[in-house]
Amino acid sequence: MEAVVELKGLTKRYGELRAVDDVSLRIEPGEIFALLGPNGAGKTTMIGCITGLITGFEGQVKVAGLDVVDHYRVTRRMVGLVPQELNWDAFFSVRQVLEFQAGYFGVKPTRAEIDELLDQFSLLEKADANTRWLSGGMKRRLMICKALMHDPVVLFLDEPTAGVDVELRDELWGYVEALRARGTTIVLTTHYLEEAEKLADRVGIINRGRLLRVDDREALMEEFGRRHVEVKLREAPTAGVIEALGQHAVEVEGRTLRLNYTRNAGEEEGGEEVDYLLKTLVGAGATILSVEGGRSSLESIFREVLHEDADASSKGAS
Ligand SMILES: Nc1ncnc2c1ncn2[C@@H]1O[C@H](COP(=O)(O)OP(=O)(O)OP(=O)(O)O)[C@@H](O)[C@H]1O
Repeated sequence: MEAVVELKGLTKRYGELRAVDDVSLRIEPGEIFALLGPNGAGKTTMIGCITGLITGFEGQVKVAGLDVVDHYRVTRRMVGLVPQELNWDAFFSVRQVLEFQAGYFGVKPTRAEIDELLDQFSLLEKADANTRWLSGGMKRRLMICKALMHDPVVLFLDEPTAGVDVELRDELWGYVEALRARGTTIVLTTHYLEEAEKLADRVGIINRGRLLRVDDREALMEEFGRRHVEVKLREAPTAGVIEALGQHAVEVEGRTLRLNYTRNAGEEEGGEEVDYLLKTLVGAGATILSVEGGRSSLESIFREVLHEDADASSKGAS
């Protein structure tokens, strides 16, 4: 099947900086692809090269099989972009914003078609309201409607939930899932592993312009589904306690024990291992002062991926 987006050796330089560095990637029809990377990784630049906002790159970018440089007008119409910042004039009504956008792409939706789109995003009753009076969530939904006006084959969402509260984030995730159900191919950029975990079929990890990994979400989550639990005791554990913990990889530092474990596929938490640790400690008569748990942060995942990358390149060089 033809890829919706295909990058071959995409490189974008700003002076000495390679904001995107030799990236090759295929986005398949109907998938949600998350581009995961820290600030300045090159996500927005990469999207800009695909959506026609950024030119002067090396390598090849195709949308639906067409080169975005040679077929600029056609490919620009096939992509929709929801940028990070609000992008309309605050004096217009919701309907006017959409009509202007349609005009920009030379499409002439009927009033009923605009109403239908607004209805899908629960904005119909605000159709004639000034955009200034929309809530934050409504504004973000209007941005998505705007990007959908010309019926793109692929929709790019640049950090759709940056800086929004948990409730609004969940709401936006719901809309993204609804779009996928309609069959829209979606590429989203995010800092948050959780967002990629929740929404994406596949995840690409980008850092310093380089695409370090591309994996199915499940494979990535399995590999990085690491958790830890830290137990603080009143007294340092005795040799007997440490022996009882046996095979379990428990790190002991003074009165603190740390167990690193991998979340099993399909399980929410560690289950057995944490249970075993705590029961063993209690069984050995240790007094537990506190128990804290967490999972590998995105930062630690990046460190790990970067480490692997550095190891691989040093081996390649030797
Ligand atoms: N027009 C420009 N001129 C010079 N450097 C730029 C320009 N645009 C981006 N950069 C640099 O390119 C790198 C990648 O930036 P980009 O905005 O693509 O990252 P990002 O992953 O989208 O980051 P964020 O998550 O913060 O939005 C950064 O170092 C940035 O400073």
